[in-house]
Amino acid sequence: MEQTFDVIVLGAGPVGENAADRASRTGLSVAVVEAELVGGECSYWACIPSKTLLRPGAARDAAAQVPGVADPGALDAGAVLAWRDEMTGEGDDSGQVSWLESIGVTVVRGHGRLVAERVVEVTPARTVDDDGPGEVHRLAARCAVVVATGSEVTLPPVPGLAAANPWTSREATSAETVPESLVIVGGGVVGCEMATAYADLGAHVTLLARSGLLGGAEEFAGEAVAAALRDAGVDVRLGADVRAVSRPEVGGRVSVEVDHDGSTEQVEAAELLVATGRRPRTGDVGLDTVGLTPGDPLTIDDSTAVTGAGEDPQGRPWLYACGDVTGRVATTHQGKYQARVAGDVVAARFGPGDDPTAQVPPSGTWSPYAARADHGAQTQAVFTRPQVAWVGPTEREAREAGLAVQAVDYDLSGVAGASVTSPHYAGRARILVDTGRRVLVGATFVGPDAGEMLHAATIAVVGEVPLDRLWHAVPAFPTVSEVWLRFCEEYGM
Ligand SMILES: Cc1cc2nc3c(=O)[nH]c(=O)nc-3n(C[C@H](O)[C@H](O)[C@H](O)COP(=O)(O)OP(=O)(O)OC[C@H]3O[C@@H](n4cnc5c(N)ncnc54)[C@H](O)[C@@H]3O)c2cc1C
Ligand SMILES: NC(=O)c1ccc[n+]([C@@H]2O[C@H](COP(=O)([O-])OP(=O)(O)OC[C@H]3O[C@@H](n4cnc5c(N)ncnc54)[C@H](O)[C@@H]3O)[C@@H](O)[C@H]2O)c1
Repeated sequence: MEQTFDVIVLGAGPVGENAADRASRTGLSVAVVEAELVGGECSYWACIPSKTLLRPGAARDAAAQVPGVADPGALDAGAVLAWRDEMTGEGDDSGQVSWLESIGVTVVRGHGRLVAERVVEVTPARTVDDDGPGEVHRLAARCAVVVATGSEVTLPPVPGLAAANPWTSREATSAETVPESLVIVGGGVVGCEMATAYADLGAHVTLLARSGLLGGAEEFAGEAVAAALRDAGVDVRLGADVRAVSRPEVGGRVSVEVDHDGSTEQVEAAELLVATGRRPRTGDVGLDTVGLTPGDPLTIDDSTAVTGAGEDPQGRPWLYACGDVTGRVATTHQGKYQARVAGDVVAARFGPGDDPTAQVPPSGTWSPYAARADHGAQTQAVFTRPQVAWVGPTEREAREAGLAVQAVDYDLSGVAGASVTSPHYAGRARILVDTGRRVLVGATFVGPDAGEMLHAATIAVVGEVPLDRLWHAVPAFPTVSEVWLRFCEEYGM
């Protein structure tokens, strides 16, 4: 069977869904191909379940820190897991499929691979009732293909690790019971969030990190998270080098050999989670058939066109990519931003509107056709306790990029809003000021609900708001946002 659409999107994660939506808005016909669940990793095994697992512990701690509130006690793990299941719809993606269909996007189930320029073959996913693989569909795109196939977990080549059948983030976010003990390898975002969640749920957690925690953030953020995890009973071992793993019995206890503090130790636990990063999922999407290298990230320009994939006779690129598959920042919100750009670019370049500004390479401009915020205004919120949230580069990254910056730090417990939140409030924030232009280029917040404080900073960075104007943005009393006034004062205003 062969069908033709104007646009084919490979992958219906949060990013592919958004690209399909935007591309269809000027009347182009769009099909989206999905191998597993519409909604992708984020909805079923990443953002939504992990944040649901983290929320009860955060709520309990917040209550416990306010005088006069009765001790909320330990979490009811069963109820937490049940809420997580409710939030992920227990793997039922019919709501997301209905939404796509309601906006006129065709959903094709199966694994899609490019077999030539603008041609995709879809191998249907097998179900329990299948006798074998079903009929392969051939889809042709009149205009463009958008690849949004996300990323997949990587396992480091540690002897015995793969054979020990460890958890990855999928198992950690979908577990039906809480193991008595959990050893986590990797001190990045997944490792720190899952250490927090499983300690909340009552597991004895050991976190093995080869350097500090949260390497992508300012150093003081990782230090605050390490201290808080230790206070919560997590055995945090920094500078730990995992040498070997063994699990003699299937489903039995796991033993991790680790070099730490100059000696070799064995860490034993009921379960092992590997959280050592992800790679773009491009190994099996037919990149070789269009002159690209399978396994590599899809390098894009700021219009999200894939570099090296070629153009049509009118000079319009035909292949686009967005989300984790590009190897840029791997977060849902930044991927969806790229998806809005990709969809709008495709709609403008191929749709009836024919907006000429979409044809111009929009490098360096704040245009709807350029993912400009990927450079210097990318955001991330980590839902540990304390939360860590940042926009733009760290101080070190800014200096390495040749920017003349001044870091302005403030202890968040010093503002009145912190004292009325809790007598135990602890947090720290930093802004980075480009001293030449007197504008903000980055900010980091560490503290309770830091993620909710981030967007003011993001607006200041993207808007390139001069500090002299920021001085007139008066934060309400008594909120923690009064730190903005303190930043200005500390800078000498
Ligand atoms: C544990 C965890 C927690 C996270 N928490 C957060 C968070 O709180 N906030 C945040 O912003 N980010 C978070 N992230 C990151 C976030 O999940 C990803 O950035 C996001 O899912 C990327 O979206 P995507 O659409 O690019 O990829 P995915 O969500 O991976 O979706 C890709 C889709 O493509 C499909 N697909 C792949 N190959 C093919 C093919 N050949 N044919 C057809 N379909 C295919 C897949 O089945 C999948 O549905 C988290 C990640 C993890 C692992
Ligand atoms: N709240 C959020 O936005 C959120 C939450 C979870 C995940 N994510 C995204 O998911 C992606 C994957 O997260 P992740 O934590 O798996 O990756 P990561 O890149 O954040 O962290 C991986 C960590 O593992 C360490 N590591 C790598 N190899 C190792 C080895 N052999 N032994 C020991 N440690 C090793 C690295 O040094 C790093 O600290 C990230 O890009 C992140 O942006 C986002």
